[in-house]
Amino acid sequence: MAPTALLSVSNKEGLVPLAEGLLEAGYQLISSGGTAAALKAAGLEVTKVAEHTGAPEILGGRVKTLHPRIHGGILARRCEPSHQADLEAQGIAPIDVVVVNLYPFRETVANPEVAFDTAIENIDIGGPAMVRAAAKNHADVVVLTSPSQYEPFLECLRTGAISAALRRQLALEAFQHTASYDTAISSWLAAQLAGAAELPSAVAAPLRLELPARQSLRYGENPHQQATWHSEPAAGWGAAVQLQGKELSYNNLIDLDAALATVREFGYGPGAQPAAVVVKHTNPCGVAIGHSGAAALSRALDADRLSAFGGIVAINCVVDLATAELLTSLFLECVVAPGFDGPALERLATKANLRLLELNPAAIAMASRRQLRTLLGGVLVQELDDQPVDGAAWQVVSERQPTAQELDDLGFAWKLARHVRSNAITVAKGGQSLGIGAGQMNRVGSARLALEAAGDRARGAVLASDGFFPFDDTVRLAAGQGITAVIQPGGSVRDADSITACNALGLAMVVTGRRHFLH
Ligand SMILES: NC(=O)c1ncn([C@@H]2O[C@H](COP(=O)(O)O)[C@@H](O)[C@H]2O)c1NC=O
Repeated sequence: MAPTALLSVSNKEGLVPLAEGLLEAGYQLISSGGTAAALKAAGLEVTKVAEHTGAPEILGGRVKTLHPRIHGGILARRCEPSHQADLEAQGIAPIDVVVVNLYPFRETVANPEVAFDTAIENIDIGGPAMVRAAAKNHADVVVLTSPSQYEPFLECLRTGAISAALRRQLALEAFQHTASYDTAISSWLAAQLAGAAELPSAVAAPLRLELPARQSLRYGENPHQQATWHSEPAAGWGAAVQLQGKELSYNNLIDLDAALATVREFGYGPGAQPAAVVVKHTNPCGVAIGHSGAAALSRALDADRLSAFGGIVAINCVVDLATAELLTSLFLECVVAPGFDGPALERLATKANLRLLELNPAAIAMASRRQLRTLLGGVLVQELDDQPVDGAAWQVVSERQPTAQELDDLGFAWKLARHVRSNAITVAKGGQSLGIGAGQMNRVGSARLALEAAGDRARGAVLASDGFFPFDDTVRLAAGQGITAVIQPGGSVRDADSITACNALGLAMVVTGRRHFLH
């Protein structure tokens, strides 16, 4: 009996040459409706599945190949006498090669306007059943799931090199293919159920991630740690284009992400108030707005020149020559911006190692708002803390009202505080950070660092705290250094102590009612 190949493909690319190769090698072909039509149109001999099974395709194609004559033919073990006896008793012919690619579900739901029912109809049922059956019985059956496998397979067929190892490798690829297909369906359905929110609230669905490897990294946080970067291909950092510079490192990416999140507080791309951020070890060390990108960058660098050395920079507008000149005036690791103009690129090329990344605002908007963090043996998932600051909910709790200038400064300092590791204290004035205290185990410790960095510049500046003041020590310290207004979430059992201190020392205090820890 001639060996049999079953072909049932949505993507007809490469189908005809594959079928010709199979026919040349002596196979007879069976195909579902559309595939058989394509083969007949090419003048090739093929039997329709419906003729082979004696059962017509029904339910508009929902049932085509789901039949014992198909699945018996694929799943029967050749070395198992009882299986062979079953085939004989039922008059079922074995199927030796299965070529299937699935309904284009991912492509269908990539269109955000797609109707729910259209997406559902594009969930392939019979295809995965055949792929899984063939992969399970790879000891006797070859399974092909992608046109890219056809040519190498034909080469092996011609040379008689279809080994057990090859069949096993193809089975692995087949199971990876169906697993990834099911992940796409369940992720889409979870998003539909959750409405706009990406996180199912009450009943958390199991987390399934399908992120292609974007690039292997030289190493992880340290040279003895291996690392790779996985990313959605067209969203967020996956869409970033590296225009020049050394290979990106693991730490560069983490710092770039922190810098980008901070600069986005001021908008990103056309129409945004120009802003620049310098990050070191995930914390901003200089942040400023300005009338131009160059002005903002110059002020961000001035905020803390010592820390800026070797920094990671994010700018929220197109980098021009003036900005590029500042960027080349000191050693920096990376720069991300929505764009770089020609003269800027020419100037930046003089610093060949400096990594330049162009990331457009549309790609940022497409990125998931889920934030993942690993624990030993598990993952924590939360929404990003990226909602715009809502000043309407703020309350002045001190006797003195903040001036309009102080209110502006408090808004600026507050925007930064959530991008600094807790306990976070920021000191700012006139749209420029002056001192940032990060990651201390007590709040007043972070305040000391921020005020020390600000030095004399703290006089007349404001101070923000990402969490409430547990004691009045931070307010007293701040007042002693010349801070005139503070902003904090409020909610401590000792809030009254801090408010009393503000009143006694003439400070204005605003409470936001919202905490912004960053761990
Ligand atoms: N329902 C079935 O029995 C069934 N059998 C095969 N398919 C799919 O139908 C497609 C091929 O259809 P056609 O040959 O009619 O163009 C393939 O993507 C294949 O995976 C099916 N479709 C959906 O489940």
